[in-house]
Amino acid sequence: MILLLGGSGFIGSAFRRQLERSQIQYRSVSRSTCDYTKCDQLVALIRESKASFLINAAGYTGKPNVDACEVHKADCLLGNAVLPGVVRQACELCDLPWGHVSSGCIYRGCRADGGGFIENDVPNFCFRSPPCSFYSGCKALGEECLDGADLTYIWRLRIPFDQCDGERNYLSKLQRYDRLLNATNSISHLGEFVVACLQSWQQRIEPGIYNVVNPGAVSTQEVCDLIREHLLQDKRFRFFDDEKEFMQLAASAPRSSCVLSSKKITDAGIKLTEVHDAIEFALKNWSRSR
Ligand SMILES: NC(=O)C1=CN([C@@H]2O[C@H](COP(=O)(O)OP(=O)(O)OC[C@H]3O[C@@H](n4cnc5c(N)ncnc54)[C@H](OP(=O)(O)O)[C@@H]3O)[C@@H](O)[C@H]2O)C=CC1
Ligand SMILES: Cc1cn([C@H]2C[C@H](O)[C@@H](COP(=O)(O)OP(=O)(O)O[C@H]3O[C@@H](C)C(=O)[C@@H](O)[C@H]3O)O2)c(=O)[nH]c1=O
Repeated sequence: MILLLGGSGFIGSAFRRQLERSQIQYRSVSRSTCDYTKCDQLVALIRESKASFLINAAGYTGKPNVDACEVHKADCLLGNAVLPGVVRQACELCDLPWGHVSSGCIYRGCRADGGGFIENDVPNFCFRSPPCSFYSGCKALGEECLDGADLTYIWRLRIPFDQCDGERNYLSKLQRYDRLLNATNSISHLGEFVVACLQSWQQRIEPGIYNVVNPGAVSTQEVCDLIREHLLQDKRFRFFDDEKEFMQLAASAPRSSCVLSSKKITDAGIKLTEVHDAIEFALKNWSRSR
């Protein structure tokens, strides 16, 4: 039995779909029925449900995007920095292995050698290394709370996309935004992300931090070219001149725009599709609904 926290959310729903597809027994828990942000309630829930693994897909992301975290700071802090520590405490009291959905947005740019950031690189887009967004600062604090935790997977997701049109899908966002920031990013196919997270537990790979992104990196311009090639031949994309203009006209918080290495998880035997191929697959199988 797997306990799923945050199953009502965007990422939690993807976990639910995959757990159902794989016929894995699970229980999705919402704060409205059990306040899992309180350690004693979570411990009672773990014991009562006889869980053998827990997935924490709960957190605060801001709607429509992370700019909202600059305003709703207490929610962001509680959901992303405090909650992981509470879950750790409860799981440790119950000797329960678990996985935490983190974000790759605690980095900016790439390594000095031009490669993607690896798992134990120190975050450079966080409160300890400003400037950063409030959201990214909180996600990095959340990871700090898990430092040294045994039996714990930290799965770093980044800018999710897939073949289903929707307001949280990166490929849809690029089609809808008036103007675009040209950046180079590592990004995660949502379906592949949840499969990889579940496999990391099923295959008992070494617990620890994993960048769960599709191998490689892609620029916004490249994604737009693929959208034009496979979906919207006549679409004209307009770009901001630079990040300064993006911040003046469209955003209140800086974005992390970064490249991550996925070598650790693929070396552990978990398969992820090269990023351009994954985007192409999503666009070729584009669907207006889920
Ligand atoms: N979406 C994205 O682009 C990315 C998301 N992530 C991470 O994935 C996790 C899930 O994100 P996502 O599914 O997009 O978020 P959603 O807002 O869609 O869902 C998150 C769920 O978390 C629960 N929750 C627990 N504490 C809080 C809180 N303080 N504020 C708001 N919700 C809370 C809620 O469920 P309930 O009330 O039912 O318990 C909510 O439905 C987060 O940790 C996020 O940082 C990482 C990278 C990218
Ligand atoms: C607002 C806006 C963003 N963008 C770009 C910036 C960025 O590269 C990309 C996504 O930015 P958004 O503002 O839509 O989404 P954002 O909230 O920044 O997305 C992030 O959400 C949190 C939860 C994460 O953990 C991150 O991994 C990432 O998915 O789109 C534009 O090109 N034009 C725009 O008008």
